[in-house]
Amino acid sequence: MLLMLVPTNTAIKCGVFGVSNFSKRDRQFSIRTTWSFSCLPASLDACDLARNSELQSITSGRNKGFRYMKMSSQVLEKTDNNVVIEDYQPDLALSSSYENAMETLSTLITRQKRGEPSNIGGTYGKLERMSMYLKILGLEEHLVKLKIIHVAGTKGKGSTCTFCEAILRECGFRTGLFTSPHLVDVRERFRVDGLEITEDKFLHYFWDCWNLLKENVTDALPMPPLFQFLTVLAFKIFVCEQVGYVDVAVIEVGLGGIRDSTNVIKEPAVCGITSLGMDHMEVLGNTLSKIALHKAGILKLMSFLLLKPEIPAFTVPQLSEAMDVLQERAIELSVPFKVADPLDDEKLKGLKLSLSGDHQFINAGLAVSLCKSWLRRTGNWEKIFHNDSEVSDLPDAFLRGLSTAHISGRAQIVHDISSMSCFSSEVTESSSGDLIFYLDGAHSPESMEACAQWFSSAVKENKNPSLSPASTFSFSKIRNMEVQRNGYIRQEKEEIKQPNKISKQILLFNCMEVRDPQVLLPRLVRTCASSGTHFSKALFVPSISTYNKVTSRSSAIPLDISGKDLSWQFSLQRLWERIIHGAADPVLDKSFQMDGVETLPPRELLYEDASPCSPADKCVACSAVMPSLPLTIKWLRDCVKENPSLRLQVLVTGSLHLVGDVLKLLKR
Ligand SMILES: Nc1ncnc2c1ncn2[C@@H]1O[C@H](COP(=O)(O)OP(=O)(O)OP(=O)(O)O)[C@@H](O)[C@H]1O
Ligand SMILES: [Mg+2]
Ligand SMILES: [Mg+2]
Repeated sequence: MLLMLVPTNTAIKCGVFGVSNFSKRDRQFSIRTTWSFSCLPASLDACDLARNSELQSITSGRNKGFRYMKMSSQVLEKTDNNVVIEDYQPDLALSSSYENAMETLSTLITRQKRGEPSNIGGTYGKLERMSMYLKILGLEEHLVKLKIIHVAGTKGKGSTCTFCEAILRECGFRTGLFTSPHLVDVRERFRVDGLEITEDKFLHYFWDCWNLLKENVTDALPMPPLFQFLTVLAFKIFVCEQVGYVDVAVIEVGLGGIRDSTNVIKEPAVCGITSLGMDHMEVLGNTLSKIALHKAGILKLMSFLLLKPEIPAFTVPQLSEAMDVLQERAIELSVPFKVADPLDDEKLKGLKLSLSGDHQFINAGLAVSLCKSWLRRTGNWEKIFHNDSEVSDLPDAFLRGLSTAHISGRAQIVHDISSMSCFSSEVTESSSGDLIFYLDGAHSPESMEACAQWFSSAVKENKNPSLSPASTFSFSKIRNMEVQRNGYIRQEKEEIKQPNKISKQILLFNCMEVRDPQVLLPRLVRTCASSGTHFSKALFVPSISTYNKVTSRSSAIPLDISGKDLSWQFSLQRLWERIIHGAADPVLDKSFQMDGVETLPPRELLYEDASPCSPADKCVACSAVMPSLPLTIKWLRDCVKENPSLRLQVLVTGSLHLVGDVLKLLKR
């Protein structure tokens, strides 16, 4: 066995995961503590009974400054400095029933490829079916009462939604957030009040929905495929939690807009369209204007006749081909439509956006406009901010939201410290090099550029590490004590003692076969090179997770990789070598390439040549195909253990699956 995974009992969540300050909230709002069940749809009774006892702990916890005092499998503590420490107490019965739910959920994955005609069967269209599922679950009328922010776009949806959620939570509202996809655990998609839904609540709502739908499906109305099910589940959760809780639901579109299952929302409070680009062309069309038309499908027609109020919409600066379509559609539908400027750094008053990368200023600008509009439309702006409505400064609650919002796998930095001296009592200082993962799930051409820009500037910052917030954090072997009360990780201090390391930038890449690596990889290389960042090596590795199974944090990682087809990774490698070496044929060392479970490249590959890979470096292979991800991480760790003077800065990108898998492996 080649890999040793060290189990830890304690995982750490940082405050940037978005735990808000209840005391502020309490000052602004009287929180409803009584409510009636009489208005509930039949199917909600049970879920609210389940929540009833928890409410006691939450309301009492609130007074003490804690969010969740006790949950069945975990205890979350809110500390003064916004660091949440999750003391994980495995509950075996719960985890096996959770895995069982994941198995059940996985049966909804269709084999249909995107863009192919639907093979779901039945007689209804997707949105018709969605309405029927909502009816079966008794959610239809309740959905209307959720004051929704609905966000479509090619890139930045999840980030924008996350900013919106954090801002409105900081303004004192109960929030629900539905994003996609998830990286490690499906529950990441459902956040209530900034926290992922707990396993026991998830199970409760999941089975409630599942059973009711199963009882009611027919040949004409079969069970929903995965994303449709998850969408109705999100509505179920938010509607249930609304009984006293959720004031705003922030909903990310899954794919496209007009025909997306989330477009069953008829009257959102406000709509947003993030940066548009070329992605999912097999479904949305192969021009920017066709793609824009799909996304504009979430805009809602104002109707004087039906007494429907106008629903405003915002977008970000777009290429004119996209903007023209959005604007035309908005005019046709009488939608008040505005372009939100990227957030000006100065407005942050010295704070930092919690999501890194220049592109996040675009997303943050949109989120600010969406939240202001939401507050005005719901009559809350005046209540909270009185007559300050026209001030150009951002309210403090907005600043808190923008500087604490968190979503994993987007420009996330994780210091792997499993092999580092400062976390091991018996190893002396400097006995190992540094291994730092830069994770970003970019998988479209525009996002690859955004990711490359972020990586280039992040590795430069890391050359002279100073204390950095816990948003760049380490998983392995971290104990509670290692995150100090000010939210900073001690490791960073230790690192200052070892400044003379040789930094090497490594690419760890995979992408789905539907993507075009001939576009993605050159963009990545070019953008990095233009900021002076060159990869020493590129490693191509298959992702562990697949679309065939919904996995959870505790799902087993399959280590049996024998017979894994690596032909896609070899074609990525060939492409890489062509990009790096120009027209010349690279010399690829076949000895460690083929059919090898154990055949990893020699570790010298990483540090043999001092010079970075560049066109001048003719015909020397500067890449490898790795047989599996667990082996790759072990291999990287061994490399830094062997070389105390090395700092490996590994960019993991190309696939959210890959990013999720790496996060999962590092957390173990
Ligand atoms: N405004 C933007 N412009 C370009 N790239 C962006 C922008 N915002 C985010 N990205 C890139 O897209 C990746 C995904 O970001 P995010 O999750 O916010 O977008 P998304 O639209 O929800 O993506 P997905 O299609 O995966 O659901 C980021 O990791 C980053 O590389
Ligand atoms: Mg997408
Ligand atoms: Mg997303």
